Amino acid sequence: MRIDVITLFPDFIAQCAAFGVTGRAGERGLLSLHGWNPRDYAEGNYRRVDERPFGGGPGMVMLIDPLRAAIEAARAADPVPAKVIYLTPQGAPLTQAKARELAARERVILLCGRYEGIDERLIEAEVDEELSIGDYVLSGGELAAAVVVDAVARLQEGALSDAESAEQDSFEGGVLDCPHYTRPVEHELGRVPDVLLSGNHADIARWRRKESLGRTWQRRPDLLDEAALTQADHKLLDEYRARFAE
Ligand SMILES: CN(C)c1ccccc1CNc1ccc(C(N)=O)cn1
Repeated sequence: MRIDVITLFPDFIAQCAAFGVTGRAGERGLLSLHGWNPRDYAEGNYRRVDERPFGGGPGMVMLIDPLRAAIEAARAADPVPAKVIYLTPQGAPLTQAKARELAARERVILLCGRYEGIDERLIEAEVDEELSIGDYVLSGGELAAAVVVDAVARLQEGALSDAESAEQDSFEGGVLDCPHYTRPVEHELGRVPDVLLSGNHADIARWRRKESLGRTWQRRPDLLDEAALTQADHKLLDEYRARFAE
């Protein structure tokens, strides 16, 4: 998958993706990341990328032309067509389902705003989708872009070893992840649940599913409504809830 990021701080994005799973995905050729800086396409001695807002008010607005030129340069760098996604608090929420959908695409161009945002005419002319990573305001779209890069990189085939399988992740099956334990069995902080030491894989899978369902019920009941639960799941959840009924 190829991701082009339009940003005033290309190094920022490169650094975010340079480590761990995303770094490995890059080394394995599963993901290629390219930064395009609008300032490289800004005219005049001051190479302006922003200007004061019409109608007054605080802050600055990003100019159309440097952004437009950077987007065109990104498009021209690869024959594969790409959708432009603008990271903004006004965007549709990023979910695991959305990440999976993006991860299946061959190319994506991510547009990062700074200052108070971007001239609306550029958004209307060039932006295909607007995405938000949550209901809060950041000083720029770069952190949101880095989140998207990470979420799609780990979903690339071959990015995660079996052990790290993305399947068990929270939200993957629409429910939260179960608790995890490793050595030592006995610790001053407590003991590992016996079922995990039993070697009985059916019991272990059952316990994990019950814990996932139970946690989702306790922490994110909104997710539970969405998750397609089997009869067996409902039984596990009843057992989990019974724990609190005593
Ligand atoms: C500078 N601001 C406020 C701004 C204004 C408009 C667009 C982009 C930005 C860049 N900031 C962002 C970007 C994304 C998110 C998010 N929740 O995904 C939060 N903040």
